[in-house]
Formats: sequence, structure tokens, C-alpha cells
Amino acid sequence: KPVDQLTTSEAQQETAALQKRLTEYGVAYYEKDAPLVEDHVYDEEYARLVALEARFPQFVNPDSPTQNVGGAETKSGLPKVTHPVPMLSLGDVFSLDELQEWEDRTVKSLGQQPKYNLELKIDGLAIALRYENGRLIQASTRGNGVIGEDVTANVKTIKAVPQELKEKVNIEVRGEVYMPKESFVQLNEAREADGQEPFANPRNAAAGSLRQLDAKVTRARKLSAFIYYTAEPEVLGATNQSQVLERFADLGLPTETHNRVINKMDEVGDYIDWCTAQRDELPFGIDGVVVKVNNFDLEYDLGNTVKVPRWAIAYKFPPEEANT
Ligand SMILES: NC(=O)c1cc2c(N)ncc(C(N)=O)c2s1
Repeated sequence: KPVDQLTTSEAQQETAALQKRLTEYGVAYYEKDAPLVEDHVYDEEYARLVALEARFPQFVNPDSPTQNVGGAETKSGLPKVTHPVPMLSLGDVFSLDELQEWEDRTVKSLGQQPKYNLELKIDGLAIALRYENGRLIQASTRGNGVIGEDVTANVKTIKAVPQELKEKVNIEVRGEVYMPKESFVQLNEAREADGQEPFANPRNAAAGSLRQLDAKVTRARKLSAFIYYTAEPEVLGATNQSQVLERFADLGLPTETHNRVINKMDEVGDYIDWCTAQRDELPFGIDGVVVKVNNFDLEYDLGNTVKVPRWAIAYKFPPEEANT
């Protein structure tokens, strides 16, 4: 129900429930690197709480998650970084029908049939890398999208991430840090031998390994990364997403090479089938496919909502049956 149609007691109940739930999500995400919900679910509920507290300020209390932006008490105590361009999460769809509905809306908004760039959705954690004059000067986590953590020293231990680009450009790029499946198996064997709790999945292991105070621990975890986005493609002279990936490779940035440009959405099924068949063979985890309008001039027309871009969508694979 819209916030301004709630009775005071309804608002009090919903506010208290959201404050409790988002605090639990925050502890799981920031303290345990074991998120309870997808980023966009957290974002949506957080936005609802902000709206409720704005309309009913009497229900704001000091330990509401809105009162300590960016997970101030992260266990790792890493310094904070504010993202100049917010790191949005992605909208999700779970079927080809929903994907077709997304395309219908997109074609309608654009008034034309765009090409799409299809990319694997890497199951890791998002990072932003700032290069100046071709040198890596800062690396940060997504955090809550606006405020992340400075993980520069830790990212410098990741072999796949160049500290020096092949061209002296000033650019911020974004991607995913992940733990290769092999590293994950070795890490959990070592942890169990040590009587420690194994990580539930490579994504949590990557998050826990990246957000360490001691970069030597991160180095030992043998992480890797793929870079897939920049908000400043003009710096690279790229006019579409597939060109951006090619320019990233020219610079020495690690890119996932199985991307594919398609002319319309009815070609996406073949790609999804290919990814599903390849999934177990890939040396890293994927949890879906990212579909992006390839041309940036069209992407510009579509813009973003507060939380997710309109020019891209994630098709999520059905959860893998527990291959115990
Ligand atoms: N949250 C996001 O915007 C994204 C998240 C991811 C992800 N986990 N893996 C790959 C891509 C990609 N190829 O664009 C994106 S984009």
C-alpha cells in the first residue's frame, strides 16, 4: 500500500518489521559476508523504510539501518569510499517470457529494435577500480551502492587485476571479483582441516576474502576478476558495450570472452542453452546471463530507475539442485 494510505498503527508495525529485517540483512551482508537476500531485494525494502520514516518520523529510531548509512560498523573496519556514480544492482527475470516482456517494454520505450550484448553473470562481488594515468589508485566494494569499502591493498593482490594499464587513461571501471571453483574447494578443505566453518559458496568466500584487513590473507585466497562496465566509454572511444569489452582487453583488463551480440531477443534462448550446458565446465560460478542494450546512445535514452538500469536485465538460472 502506498505509504500515505497507511494508518499510523499500520505504519508503526511495518516500520518496526522493516527496521528489524534490514538490520538482520545488514549484519549478514556486512559482518558475515553471507547475504540473506539479493541486492535488489535489500534495496527495495530499504527504499520502503526510507519512505515510511520520512512520512512517519515518530517511528525513526537511532538503530534503524537508515541512521547509519553504508553499514558503518562493518567487521572489517575498512575505510569508506563514496561512489561518484552509484553502483546500481540489476533487475532480475526468471523466465524467457519475463525476458520477452522486458524486451517489449524496451523496444516500446526506444521506438526501435536494439541489438543486445549478452554476457555471463559472474557469481562474485562487485568492485569498482579507479585508474589514473593508467595506474590503479583505488579499488572499492559496492557497499550499499553509494558508500563502499576501500579494498585497494587487497585487490592489488589479485593477479588478474593489472596495476598498470597498457594505455595511460583516467577511467573508473567495474566488474566482479570471484573465487575460481578450484580455489574454493582448496580453501574449504583447508578450513575444515583447521576445524573452521567452510564457506557456503564461492561468492561468500570471495566477499570474505576480499574484505580482509590483512592483504596477505586475500593474496592466499587466489581470487580473480572480470571487468564488464564503465560509466565513461567515451574515454575508450567506444560507442557500444561489445566495443567496451574489446577496449578493456586492449588495456590488459580481464574480460569474460563469451559475450555475444544478438539482433533481437528470440536469439537469446540459444545463448542461455549454451551457458546452461557450459555452466559446470566453467572454472568460475555463474548465476545467469546479463542482457544489455548494446548501443550507448540508446542506453542513454532509457536511463536508470533509482535502483536499477533500464538498459540491462539479468536472466537468472533456476537454482542448481544441490549437487551434494
Ligand atoms: N549489478 C550489476 O550491474 C551487474 C552484475 C554483474 C555480474 N554479477 N556479472 C556480470 C555482469 C556483466 N557482465 O555486466 C554484471 S552487471
